[in-house]
Amino acid sequence: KVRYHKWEVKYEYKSPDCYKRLVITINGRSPGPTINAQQGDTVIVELKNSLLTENVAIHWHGIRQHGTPWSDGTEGVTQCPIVPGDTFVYKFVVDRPGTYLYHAHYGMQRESGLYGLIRVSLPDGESEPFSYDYDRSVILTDWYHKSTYEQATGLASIPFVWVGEPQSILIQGRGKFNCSTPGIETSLCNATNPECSPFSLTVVPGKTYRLRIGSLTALSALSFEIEGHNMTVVEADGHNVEPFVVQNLFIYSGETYSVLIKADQDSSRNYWASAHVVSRNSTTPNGLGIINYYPNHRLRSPPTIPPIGPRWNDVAPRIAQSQAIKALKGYIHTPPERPDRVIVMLNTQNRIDGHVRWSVNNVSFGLPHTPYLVALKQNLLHTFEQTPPPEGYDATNYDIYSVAKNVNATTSNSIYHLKFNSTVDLILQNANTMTVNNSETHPWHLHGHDFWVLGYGTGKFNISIDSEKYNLVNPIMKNTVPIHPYGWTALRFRANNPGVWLFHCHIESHFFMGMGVVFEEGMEKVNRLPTSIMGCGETKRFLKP
Ligand SMILES: O=C1O[C@H]([C@@H](O)CO)C(O)=C1O
Repeated sequence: KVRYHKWEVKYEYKSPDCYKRLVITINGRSPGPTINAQQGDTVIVELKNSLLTENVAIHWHGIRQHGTPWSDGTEGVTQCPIVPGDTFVYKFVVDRPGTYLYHAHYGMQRESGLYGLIRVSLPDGESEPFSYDYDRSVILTDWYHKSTYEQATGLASIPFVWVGEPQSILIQGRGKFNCSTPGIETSLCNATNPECSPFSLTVVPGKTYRLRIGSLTALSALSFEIEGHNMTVVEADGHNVEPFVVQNLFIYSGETYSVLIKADQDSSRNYWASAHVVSRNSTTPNGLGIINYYPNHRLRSPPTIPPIGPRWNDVAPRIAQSQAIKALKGYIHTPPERPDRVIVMLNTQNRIDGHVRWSVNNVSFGLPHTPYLVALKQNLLHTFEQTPPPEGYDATNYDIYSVAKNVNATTSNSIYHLKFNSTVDLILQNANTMTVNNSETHPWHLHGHDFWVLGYGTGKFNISIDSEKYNLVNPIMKNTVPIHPYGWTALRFRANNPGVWLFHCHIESHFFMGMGVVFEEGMEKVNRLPTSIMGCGETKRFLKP
């Protein structure tokens, strides 16, 4: 079946957290419409850019784009930006059931509200390995009052201006900023605006709900919980999980989970749903929603104080939850036993030519003006740097626990060429930032593939010791995974998808500051490129005059 969508993307004044600012909408909505499809369907999205003065591109997060690398929606990698007034058609097959996302992939545009959910159901006659009565979903985001332009300009400036902590956490596009905050223009903030009434999920007592939770925060790692209710985790990034029960779910930007919740508590009242920032000493108040027990009023406040959430700097429970996620028996894809290549990626914050940047092995990434997909297909190799990026860093002499000078750090747009069908291990190694005693959490997202998560550890990765402890029995496959402070995360994937694929920190400002790399594989197998992805940089020459 073909699932056809016609979208118009534009700016509108909205008040998602009661404070009025410009929001990017799809057909008038933010979050945008949910794409519902069945495994094997073709999704077509005809996207009109009505942003007036801003380009756009949309990435289908978690969709592998087998045979359609030009539909990945990554500006600078797989396509030219869609200019104002233009219409671009995305067309791709959703080949697996599960919960996925979509969002802008141009500049830092995602955090202006251009995002939504993709829900892929099983083919007729097949059923999930878990049961529930109703299927619901929420997307968690964080929300700034400043425009992405102001933020991007600050990040690129000397002196550096950091974006700071977000003003609000939104649950399904709804939050509540305190309008009596000193200095807030009262005409811009209206606490009774219905646009910022809280998200409310109505449940029927006794029923079980599958709640699909996606995070597309710009910065924040979150802990999500529902007062008085346990959650059983059953799906992660489109893969069935060996079920485990949590009171709070840690979720990083770019991840999706399905949890089962039974409405088995006192039904005379409502309950809080709360999203709380962890891993940063944040000033952002918890995002609150309501779990509404039918037939109470959907917006009736629960009689209790909302849960405060776990301590922001308590890393151990976050690592424990990462390690608890295993593939469900009967749904295990066993990874190849050995890699053909191991790339170790040291994550650092550096100063380069006076700018604060993020780097992998002392190389900070910047997008080229000619998308790699076109450049590689048409042999325009002068459009990006050809010296290959490093395979690792000097682990014996690098202290990940101290502020390093990293005097050799540079910017580059060179890429990794992977042998088609080879098995590649990626070891993400965290380190200290430029602040003493500080190491951050980074969610890394791979386009075009799922990877096996082989293990997490604290400290400096040691290949001979740590690789012996990899989980090769039932590792979960994911497309987004955190590295914890001062820790490492080991991933394995098959380079079996012809095209060019970004691998990057899903924190909007960190990718903007260079935290990413690009992989190429099997370019010779890529079919003729649609000219609709061209028009910028040196791709112009392939368009008829
Ligand atoms: O990239 C970042 O910059 C700031 C800080 O390190 C410097 O202001 C921060 O918290 C980041 O995550």
